[in-house]
Amino acid sequence: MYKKKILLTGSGGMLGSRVFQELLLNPAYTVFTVGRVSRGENSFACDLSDPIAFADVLESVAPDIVIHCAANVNLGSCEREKAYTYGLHVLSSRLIASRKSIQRSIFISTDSVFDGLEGNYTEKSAVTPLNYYALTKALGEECFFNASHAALVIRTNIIGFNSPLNSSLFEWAWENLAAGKKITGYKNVFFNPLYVGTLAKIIIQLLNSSLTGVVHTGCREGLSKYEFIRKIAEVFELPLDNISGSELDVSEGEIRRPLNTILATRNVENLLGIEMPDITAELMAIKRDSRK
Ligand SMILES: NC(=O)C1=CN([C@@H]2O[C@H](COP(=O)(O)OP(=O)(O)OC[C@H]3O[C@@H](n4cnc5c(N)ncnc54)[C@H](OP(=O)(O)O)[C@@H]3O)[C@@H](O)[C@H]2O)C=CC1
Ligand SMILES: Cc1cn([C@H]2C[C@H](O)[C@@H](COP(=O)(O)OP(=O)(O)O[C@H]3O[C@@H](C)C(=O)[C@@H](O)[C@H]3O)O2)c(=O)[nH]c1=O
Repeated sequence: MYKKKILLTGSGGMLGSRVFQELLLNPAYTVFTVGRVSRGENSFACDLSDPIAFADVLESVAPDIVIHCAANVNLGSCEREKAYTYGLHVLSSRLIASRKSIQRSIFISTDSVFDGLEGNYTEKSAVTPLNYYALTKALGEECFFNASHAALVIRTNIIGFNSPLNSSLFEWAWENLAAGKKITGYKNVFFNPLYVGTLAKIIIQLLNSSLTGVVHTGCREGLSKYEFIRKIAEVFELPLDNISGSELDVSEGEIRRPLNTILATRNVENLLGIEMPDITAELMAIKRDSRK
């Protein structure tokens, strides 16, 4: 039986590593990965910001399916290293989207493509990126909207352990609270993140669907980042007293950030016949999986 070849980018990352685990469970696929370093068999070392090098990898693997998780998630670095970030988010996407032999692709995008003035964004809402990370992710999306094959863009916000630099919001809050340090949580920034373990399973379901275009994912309820940090403390039994409320001042700092990026998830729920989990369930799943 012919096994479909899947190429996964970002397989060493917080989300990609979970998608990789899910793909390995499926005997119908031969899984190839690409990252800045090779991770063994069927794994290619390539800087995806270099289109010539990435084109070579696509030629060698000749994938039937591509799941594109790789990104530069350090917003400051995106502002400072624009050419690199453009190559990584846009040129790599253009190569995947224009490759005729690919049958199906998924691009992981972000809730940050919106300006955060309204919240509750649907798939029909217009994108209005505020910073270079968000702009290049939105341009990456465009490539997939114009793809020559069945492409799907998944917008999301994610939480979990094991981001390469241990710098995700969840890890930052958890580590500080576990070390007994005081932190402030933004009361004016709202989102509805999903645990990467949950999203990885949803990605596989969407991969096997015929859906194209764009779909939003997220936990059931939106909450402020202050409320989110308090939920971490509750679930992981860490001191609540070390958390105080603050306001993100959008007029300060080199990077403009959106305030309310809550994504409406009705479409994905209807399509897959599921109800998105609430944030407590997601944090409990992180806690459970981190003990394994
Ligand atoms: N983290 C977040 O808060 C959010 C993330 N997203 C999106 O989710 C996706 C996954 O993010 P997340 O898992 O957190 O990211 P991570 O930083 O954890 O992982 C990103 C991966 O991308 C790969 N990568 C980075 N730069 C390059 C490069 N130049 N060439 C090749 N590979 C590269 C890295 O692989 P290697 O180390 O092997 O080079 C790394 O494993 C991204 O598309 C991101 O935009 C969306 C919303 C929120
Ligand atoms: C939320 C928050 C952050 N911080 C500090 C610490 C934290 O590491 C830093 C950045 O916060 P955040 O991670 O929430 O912000 P940010 O880097 O804007 O996160 C973004 O990341 C990219 C990759 C995405 O795709 C977006 O959707 C979005 O989640 O600000 C606080 O001090 N208090 C807070 O309440």
